[in-house]
Amino acid sequence: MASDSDIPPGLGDVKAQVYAQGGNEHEWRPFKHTRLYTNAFIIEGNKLLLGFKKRGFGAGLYNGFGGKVEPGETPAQAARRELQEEAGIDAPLEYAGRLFFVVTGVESVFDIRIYVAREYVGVPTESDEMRPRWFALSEDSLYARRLAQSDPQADPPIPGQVAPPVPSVDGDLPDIPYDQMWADDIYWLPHLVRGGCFVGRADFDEGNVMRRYWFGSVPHCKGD
Ligand SMILES: COc1nc(N)nc2c1ncn2[C@H]1C[C@H](O)[C@@H](COP(=O)(O)OP(=O)(O)OP(=O)(O)O)O1
Repeated sequence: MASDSDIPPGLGDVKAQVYAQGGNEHEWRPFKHTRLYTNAFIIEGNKLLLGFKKRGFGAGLYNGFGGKVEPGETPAQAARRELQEEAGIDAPLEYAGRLFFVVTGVESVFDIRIYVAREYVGVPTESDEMRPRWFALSEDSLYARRLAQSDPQADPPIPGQVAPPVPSVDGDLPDIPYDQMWADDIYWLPHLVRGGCFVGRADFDEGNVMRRYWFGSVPHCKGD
């Protein structure tokens, strides 16, 4: 278990086992304002649903579906609303983790609650913000082995193999497009797929460049 002093500022009072950390900055950046966000992922069998962001922050990247928690909402309510608005589906979302991002040029810090569901209702439908698309959840896809060959940092250790390996997927679905996703995603998405809970922080420069990062697994998923 990481000692309290190792947990990056912003993640609160959490007990976590660090499994990846690094970067070329040695201090965490100071921050003033935080803003609460959600991000939700749908897994169906050996497929993962992502959305291609068409506008706003993160445009041009694939991500889960989510956005700001509005006044009067709990994060869980916001996550379901955003999933409806952005992908046209409803799902029994379960809390999976918390991520904290300080990004150069963005005044508020992203304090993001991550959710996952393994079933859903409706038909994933393009919205003005997101274009849904299914990706393969094979072992190679999940751990981006091909990407890792050119980027050693891209294949981080994943804590305790909490589930059997993900079997190969049939069909022609593309691999998870880590090269078109936020740079932090490869550090926690495999953990989410395997049913683990996690916390993490990354300090970014503009252009999707992580300058310092820390990710840890937590034994129990606690969120609302
Ligand atoms: C910087 O690293 C990030 N990594 C990942 N994986 N996800 C991130 C990162 N920074 C932000 N996000 C997520 C958090 C949210 O789910 C979205 C951004 O939400 P958005 O700005 O689109 O919020 P909305 O309320 O939908 O925005 P509108 O006001 O445009 O409707 O990205």
